[in-house]
Amino acid sequence: MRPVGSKYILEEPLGRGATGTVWRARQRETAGAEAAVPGQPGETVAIKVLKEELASDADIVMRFLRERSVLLRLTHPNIVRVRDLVVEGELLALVMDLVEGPDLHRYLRENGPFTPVAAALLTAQIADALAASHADGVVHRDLKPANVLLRQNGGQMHPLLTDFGIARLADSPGLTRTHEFVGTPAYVAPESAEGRPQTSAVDIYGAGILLYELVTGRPPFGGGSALEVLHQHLSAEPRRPSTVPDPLWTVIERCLRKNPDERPSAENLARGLRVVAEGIGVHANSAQIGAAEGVGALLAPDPAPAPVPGSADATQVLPHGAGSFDPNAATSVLPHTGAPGPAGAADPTAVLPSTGGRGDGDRTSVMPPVPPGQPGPEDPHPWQNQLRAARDRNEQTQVQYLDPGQDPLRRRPQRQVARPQQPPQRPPQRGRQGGYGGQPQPQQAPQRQPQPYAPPRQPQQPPQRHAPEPQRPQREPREPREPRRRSANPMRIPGLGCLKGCLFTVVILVVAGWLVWELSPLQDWIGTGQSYWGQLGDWFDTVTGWIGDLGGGSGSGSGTG
Ligand SMILES: Nc1ncnc2c1ncn2[C@@H]1O[C@H](COP(=O)(O)OP(=O)(O)OP(=O)(O)O)[C@@H](O)[C@H]1O
Repeated sequence: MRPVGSKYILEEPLGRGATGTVWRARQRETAGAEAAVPGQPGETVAIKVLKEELASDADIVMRFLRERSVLLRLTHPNIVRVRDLVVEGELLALVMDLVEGPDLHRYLRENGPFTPVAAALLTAQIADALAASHADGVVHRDLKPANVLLRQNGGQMHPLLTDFGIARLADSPGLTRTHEFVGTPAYVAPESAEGRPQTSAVDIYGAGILLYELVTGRPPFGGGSALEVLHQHLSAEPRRPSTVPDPLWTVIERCLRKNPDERPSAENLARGLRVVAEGIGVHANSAQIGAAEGVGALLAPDPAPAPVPGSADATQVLPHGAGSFDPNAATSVLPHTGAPGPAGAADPTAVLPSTGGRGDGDRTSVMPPVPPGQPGPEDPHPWQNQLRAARDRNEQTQVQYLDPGQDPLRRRPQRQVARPQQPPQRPPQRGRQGGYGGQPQPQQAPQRQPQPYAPPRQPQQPPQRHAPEPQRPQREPREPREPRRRSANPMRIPGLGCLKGCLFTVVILVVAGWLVWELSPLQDWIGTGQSYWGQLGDWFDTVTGWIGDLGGGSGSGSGTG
């Protein structure tokens, strides 16, 4: 048991996420006036204790404090209520209502996909929560099944969206510095993946992915690595599963449009999903079926989507919008604090501007400037850097320089004998092998002919061979070996090899014949007393006589005639 402030005691961890650990906790005493819900001693709550690297970053603590009123004020039947925020030494914690029940990710894993009707109705409630938060200028940015808690009331499941604002905290320069990426690639909208400006349409994309997952059991884009998944968000079209009814697919497809301007508003999404749920149910009448089939007409985009403050390049895109560009975008989209009144007075964000007035009323200037050297809003998004780094890596592997002396393929026994004078280092202008000796040139990657694998005799050298190395002088290029002369035919006379073979065969036959003649009773069978060579001479004469008769038949004919 660990106290959090003087008011709460952590009892047991409920789970751990990318941004912190959620605990079941108990209230010790009534929280102060700064809490949205004072609570009662003995009451059970859930407390998300943010990771230390978040809590120890002054910038993040500042954001946390700035946004506390947003988080505390977001109340909706489908949003987990944030009751209090605790900032204490190195500890940042969000005190929430405790939701008894699994999160949607766990529920899906344990129970499999939902029916299309159930999926549509559940997503409609999530869209309700989004509509409320978007109207208040708050974008969730990390919508996924793990952030939907299911409170079970009897047989009914009541979804509650949680983790509002956390993605924004985690995406702050503090974490960017540590190269840690917060978010879940499977649910990331294309514009977020590319580091383009984001609006509330990113939540609609997340809702589309979630809906797809509810009916199929898995998100539409998967892959071996986060980068692969991000690439699919950018360029692949989701495949329609055969089990998804037409009207529901229309909704999913519209939410997953690559262009955020073509996605429906959260409000229209909720309405469309309810129409679809009615029209695809077993008791649907013809009017409901017709309405569901025409759902596309209901899914109008949001004319003024809530911008995500500080999303990259906001300066470039916001002018295309309603013309309400504010260079201090990081704070300008914080909700209207409204007319100062009792609530505003107690509100720690009272020092923050109302979005309406950026003149005198703009008190963002009291916020400390971003220290030099820290990434600003114009800096590339972390994933953009990652994509670029991956591309750079590919380029390097294409132009890698390889010392010919170290090339295992070149060190095999050489069959080509016509290159004894070839210098070990080729001049740079070598046509196809342009990488040699010169600067790496991406378009001129060395191309080798396919050759059978020859195991390398030395361990492979590190790839950056073009970088100067201290051991370099020791690796003197070797003298090219004198090629082995395996042939006595330096003139390369065609057919000489064949002639040699024939002569050799004749000699073998003659010797074999002599042995048979001398050692076997062949002479007796033929009835001759001649020696082998005499007999051979006779046969030779006879054969040449026959040949003479055949070849010179005409000549002898003319002679005799
Ligand atoms: N208010 C709550 N009541 C009960 N359980 C909660 C509450 N909030 C979160 N949990 C549980 O705590 C666990 C961790 O929550 P957390 O939000 O940190 O995880 P996450 O959404 O997977 O991670 P992250 O969004 O940080 O990447 C989840 O399993 C969730 O079910």
